[in-house]
Amino acid sequence: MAGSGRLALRTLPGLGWVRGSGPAVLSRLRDAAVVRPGFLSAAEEETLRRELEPELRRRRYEYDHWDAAIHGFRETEKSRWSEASRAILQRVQAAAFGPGQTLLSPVHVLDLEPQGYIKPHVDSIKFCGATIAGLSLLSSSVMRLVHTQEPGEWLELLLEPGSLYILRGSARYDFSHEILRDEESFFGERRIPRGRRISVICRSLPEGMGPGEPGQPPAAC
Ligand SMILES: O=C(O)CCC(=O)C(=O)O
Ligand SMILES: [Fe+2]
Ligand SMILES: [Mn+2]
Repeated sequence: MAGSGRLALRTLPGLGWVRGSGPAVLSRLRDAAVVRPGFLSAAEEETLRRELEPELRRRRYEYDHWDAAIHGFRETEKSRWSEASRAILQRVQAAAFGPGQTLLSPVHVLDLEPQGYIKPHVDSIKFCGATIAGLSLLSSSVMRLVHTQEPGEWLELLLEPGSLYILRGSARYDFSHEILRDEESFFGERRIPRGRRISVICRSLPEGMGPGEPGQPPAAC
């Protein structure tokens, strides 16, 4: 699947590397699976990393259950941010979410060790709405999307440090997403070695579920 490498294209200057199983899926998900390389300046990346590091370091990496989606990770749900980080998160909100979308608060921070990876899954539709937006820090990785009904339909996103990815609509609901483990971490022919990766993930609330309304979701999806 991943090795068939038929298409690799950077759709427009400033847009990220996306590969797909064919031109139809690439064009259909053009606005639904988006990568913005260099979304963060080096200084912004450093701001986030320095703020997150002490909180993450207090936790242990989890390997746990055979059926868990994420392996070799530690995570936190963070609601208190420095002013500099809040400004970054506001840029994410403006870039990825519509004015009518309420964000799930707190923000999910995930730290994958170099051997850590995320198995294919679809985020819970009960607790998370139509849009997922993630910043990547430290290490590049490959995110693969596979159609849940048509496994021959897939897309791969190259997530470089400082990039922002956005999954919305069909890319979020009809495709699973995963982060490839180091041994499988290729973008076409190109080897993408996996180091430690930190992601900062913002999600919208399911439609009709405002903060403070009954049935408020748990912090994590
Ligand atoms: O690390 C990421 O960017 C994605 C994490 C993820 O898929 C999840 O927590 O559901
Ligand atoms: Fe997810
Ligand atoms: Mn999750």
